[in-house]
This record gives sequence, structure tokens and C-alpha cells, in this order.
Amino acid sequence: MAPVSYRPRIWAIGISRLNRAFAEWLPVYADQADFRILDKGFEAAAAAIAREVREGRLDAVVSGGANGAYLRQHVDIPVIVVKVTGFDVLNALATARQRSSRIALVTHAEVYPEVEAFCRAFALAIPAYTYRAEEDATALIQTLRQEGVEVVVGPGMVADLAERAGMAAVFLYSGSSVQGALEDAIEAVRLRRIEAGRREYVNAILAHLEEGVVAVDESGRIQSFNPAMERLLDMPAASVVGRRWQSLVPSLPLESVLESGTRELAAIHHVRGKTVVVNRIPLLSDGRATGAVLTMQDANAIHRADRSLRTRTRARAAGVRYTLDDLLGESPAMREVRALAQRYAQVDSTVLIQGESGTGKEVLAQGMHQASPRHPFPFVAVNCAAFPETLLESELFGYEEGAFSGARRGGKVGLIESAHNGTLFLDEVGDMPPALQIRLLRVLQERQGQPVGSLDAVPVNVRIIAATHRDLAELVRQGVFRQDLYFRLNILSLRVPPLRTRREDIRLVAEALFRRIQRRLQPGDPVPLPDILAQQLECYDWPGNIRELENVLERVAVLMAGGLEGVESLAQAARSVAPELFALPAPAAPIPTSVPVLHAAEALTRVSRASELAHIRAVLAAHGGRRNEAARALGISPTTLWRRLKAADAPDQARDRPTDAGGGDMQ
Ligand SMILES: Nc1ncnc2c1ncn2[C@@H]1O[C@H](COP(=O)(O)OP(=O)(O)OP(=O)(O)O)[C@@H](O)[C@H]1O
Repeated sequence: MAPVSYRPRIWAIGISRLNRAFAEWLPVYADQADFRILDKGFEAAAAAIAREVREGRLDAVVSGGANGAYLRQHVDIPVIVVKVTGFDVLNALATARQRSSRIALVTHAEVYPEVEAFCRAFALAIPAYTYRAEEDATALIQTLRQEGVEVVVGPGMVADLAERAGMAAVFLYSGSSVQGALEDAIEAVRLRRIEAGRREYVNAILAHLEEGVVAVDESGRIQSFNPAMERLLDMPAASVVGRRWQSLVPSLPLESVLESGTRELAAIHHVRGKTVVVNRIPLLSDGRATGAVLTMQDANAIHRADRSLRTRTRARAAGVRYTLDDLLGESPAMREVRALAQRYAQVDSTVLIQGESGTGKEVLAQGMHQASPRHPFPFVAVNCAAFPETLLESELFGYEEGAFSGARRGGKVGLIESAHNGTLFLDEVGDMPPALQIRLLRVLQERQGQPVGSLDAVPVNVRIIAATHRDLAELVRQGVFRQDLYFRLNILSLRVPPLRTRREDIRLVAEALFRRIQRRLQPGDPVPLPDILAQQLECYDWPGNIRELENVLERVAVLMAGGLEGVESLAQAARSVAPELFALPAPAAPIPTSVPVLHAAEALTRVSRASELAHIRAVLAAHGGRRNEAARALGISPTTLWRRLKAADAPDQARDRPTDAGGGDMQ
């Protein structure tokens, strides 16, 4: 808003008589404005004004007659023209009449209707003439002199010309009309500053909007053009303000809104290669449109906002629990994994994490997300092995309303889209059905997903981290995993080593996890891991890796929370809660003699499979054949346990496969 103390800077511009009148009246207003009298006309005056306006030193000018009319056309600030009232004219005529009866009235542009009416009413014949420019006035004065006119009544320039031509002259402007013009000029500056203050305020608000806004006046000329609109139309505001909107963007006219005074909302248009949503709103004053506003939004932005609203709850629910610091292990292999993960977190390339079950692949994926610039956005994890094919498809890609019977109203946003701007973690990617592999490949190649039943692909910005416990290269060789997808996923690669290959980590990880578990289970200071137990842990092979270690430690922690004294009782109790630790002569389990030695490589796989099987059987036995308990102890699901036993051709186990609900011996 205009500061209260602001003093308007005004020039009074006239020639001879008018300037004398200004000089007479200006002192009256000296306390309200800074005035300066300029004795110039037309082009010279316009050039001087333009200079001053450029420097920001002038707010308005006051002038009269043809000069005022000229300046109005040629300068960018308010020009207040001294107005001649009918009363002024009659006064001047009365003065002239005292000198001679041969009078002529010369006015700029128009003959005053009051004078005509007065002359008619009193049957007076006073010839009245008009002029538009200085040349007309000079020629007219010569003619009047030749016609014998003795007194000319007119504005300053006309009066000067008449005197120079040897006639008498009476100045037309009265003191009150000059006074009125000076007061109007002060008021015009004041209003203009208030308006400028308001415009600045509105522009400051508009500058912060994401939506493009243009405001036009009644004639369709642009008054405001915000930065968002500059970006959308790629036009700088400085070059468009004051121009006609219609000439800049003819495809989005505002004329109809200005004429009808009715708004048009949410119309879709294509402008400069973008799809935009446009609102056109008239600015009404007393029911009449005095301007209009057009707002424009990139349809993609609305789409994204809509999607993010729809997905917010889901994305939040995903949550991220781990950072890279939570990935325990100080062996060289684990240090290397953490260092690589830290580096990979900084880029957007797809990462493939390979490692046995329970080695911390998800911990690693979450840690990378947390260490990446995407950390404020969602981390969405999908277990590709956990869904039947069709369900996985709709979970991943979402679907449109009515895509299939049973489809939810309003459709459903897929997990890929939910991860927009964040990270999508595809766990067990090796188990992804072939039909979905090709769709995932498309997401990776084109960075867009296509909801089931929709023709439109939705652009997504996600970083993909995939993980598998399976040997993907081998699956490619067997033809069950697409080679092109494998290459796309395996851009950056991380291998998490199993715990048995880094035995030096076992104690350290176990101690840290033991503390963590105790803190979770009960308040108070955690007790250290008993040494006798730590030694036993170090001797074990950990087929279920850290997940299995965590399970064993949790059982021990529960046991110790119940109160145990003495090494003996601890060893005995540990034997009862974690019999698997005592079941095998670890670490170097002897190669079962039933494994025949063939080629070296094959023998190795057979050996590891056989030792795994022997171990599973031992744990199963230690748990009295209760598969669910044994699976939990091994850190694998009952289904996996069943599968392994079946693969080893154990028909006795395969017969009573556990149900998905984890039935069997669970209870
Ligand atoms: N290096 C580690 N440091 C600390 N905790 C770990 C580590 N590795 C695994 N864990 C713990 O083990 C459990 C299993 O980890 P995670 O789910 O990340 O394994 P995974 O390799 O993804 O297993 P799966 O292949 O079965 O999905 C988690 O509870 C995690 O806290």
C-alpha cells in the first residue's frame, strides 16, 4: 500500500498564460505535492516527461488544450487536462465584450454546448471556432484577423497567437479550473499509488502460485502475468503486460467471458504442446465485467496431485525401518556391501540384490532408500512370490474402474504408482510370473505403468531395487526368467554373503541383535550375551542366516528374562530352546557319505544340498517333527521346508504338505 508520507511529483506544463496561472495557484498546494512548472509543449514536453518517468521521478502532469490532448496520447502517466467550464467561457466572453463587440471564441476540439445554448437563448451571435493542433490555430487566427475580429477568447496558445497578430485576447481558463486540475492531479497520483500497492500485493501472492494466472482489463489487455504462467507459455511477463491476450494466445479467448460475464471452468486445452486445464473467470463490478482472469494448470501436475492423494495412505503404511547403519557386520565383505550400497544410493540406476534368504536384502534396500535423495518419498515393497499372477498384476499396476468384475469403484492405484518419486522394492523378483516380467520390463524401459483396463500409460518416477535369493543367471539359462529383464535389473549389483561365510561377524551381530531384542522385549538395561552361547552360535552354519540368528536370540532372551543362574542351567536351557545349535558337529559338517563324488562342481552343489537336508532333518528331529517350529527355527517358511524335503525326494514328508495358513503342527 502507498506510504502515507508519499508526496506526489507533478509537472504543470503550459505555455505563457497557463504557466502564469499555475504559478499563481501552485503555492496553495505546496504542502501536498512537489510541483514543477515546465514551459514546453508537445514533442519537447513528451520527451522530457518520458525521461523523467524512466528515472521514476514523475507521477503525473497537468496541462491544457491541444498540448494536454497531445500529451495524453504520448506519455505513460496520468495527464490531467485543465477543464474549461461553461461558466469560464461566459465569464471570458463578458470580459471580451467590454472591449469590443467583434469577438471570436476559439476552443480546443469542441464548442461548448452551454455557450451555444446561451447564445441561442439571448440571440447573441458569437462566432465559435475549434482547433486541434498548433498549425490549425495559427491559420485560424490569421483568418479571424482578416475578417476584422478584434478580441479573441481562447486558451493560452490561442491568446498568444492573437496578440502576436495585433488583436486583443482574453484567457479562457479561470482560476477555479486551474485549481480543479491541480487537485485532480494530486488525487490521481494518490489513487494510482493505492492501486499500485494493491497490484504489488496481488502479484506477490500470484508469484507463489503453482497455477498460471493472467488478468486482463476490460479491453482484454494483460494487467498481470504470474511466473507460473511465464513457465507454462514460455513468455516473459515483461514482454506481454499491456498487450492484448487475444493476440498472444488466440486459442484461449477471454472475449466471451468479458461479454457474457459468466465463468467457464475446468476446460481441457492443448497449448504449446501441453495439455492444460483452464478456468476463465470474469471480474464483475456492479454486475458488469471490468476484466477477466484466466488460470491454467498443467494436466500432468493435477494428475500427479490426484494420484498422490489417492496413494498417500498406502505409501505411508509401507514405512521404512532401517538405515544402512542397521546392516550389521564388520567383515570385509559386509563393509564392502555397505560402502557400495552407500554409493548406489546416490544414483537412480536399478539395483539387483542377490543373497540367501535372511541375509538382510530388504534391510539393505530400505537403507539405500533412506540414504538416497528419494528418502522423503515412499518406499514400497512388493513380494513377487506372495501373490498369484493376476493379483500381482493388479497390485503392481493398479486398475481402472470396471476393468474386471469385482474391480473397485474409482479403480485402484498400483504399487508402482504409489512409489512415485520414491523407491519400489521388488522382493523375490526371480519368482515373478513370465507375463508380468514383460510388463515390468516396459516400466523399466519407458518409466510408465499402464493400469489394467486402461489405454493410458501413467508416467512414474521410481527407483527400482530388486532382490532375489535365487540364481537369476541360472533362471535365465533355464528360460524361466527373461534375459532382457535380467539385464535391465542387474545394472548395479549387490551380493550379500551368507553368515556362514563370514563367521567373524556372528558374535558381533549376535551381541548387537541380543541387545536390540532385549530392549524391545522389556525395559531396563540389556544383559550381555553369555559367552558360552556366543561360542555355540559361532559354530553353527546358519542356513536361515541373520533371520534365523534373530529367532534363536529372541528365544534365548525370553528364556533369560524368566531368570537363569549358572552356566550349567543356561547351557541346558539353551539346548532346550535352540536344539539345532547342538544338533550337528558344526562348523565343518562332514560330507554325508551317501553323496557320490562325480564332477567337482556338481559334487559341491550336491554336498551343500545334502548337508542342508541333513541339517533340516536334524532340526526337525530336535523339534519332535513339528514342521512349523522347525521352519521357524531355520528361518524359513513351512512351505519352503516342505519344498526342500520334497525336492530331496522325501515322500514321507511330501504327503502331508502344510497349508498356507500354517496348519499342521502349528497349534
Ligand atoms: N546385516 C544385518 N544386520 C542386522 N540385521 C539384519 C541383517 N541382515 C538381516 N537382518 C535381520 O534379519 C531379518 C531378515 O532380513 P531381511 O528381511 O532383510 O532378509 P532378506 O534377505 O530380504 O530375506 P528374504 O530373502 O527371506 O526376504 C530382519 O529382521 C533383519 O532385521
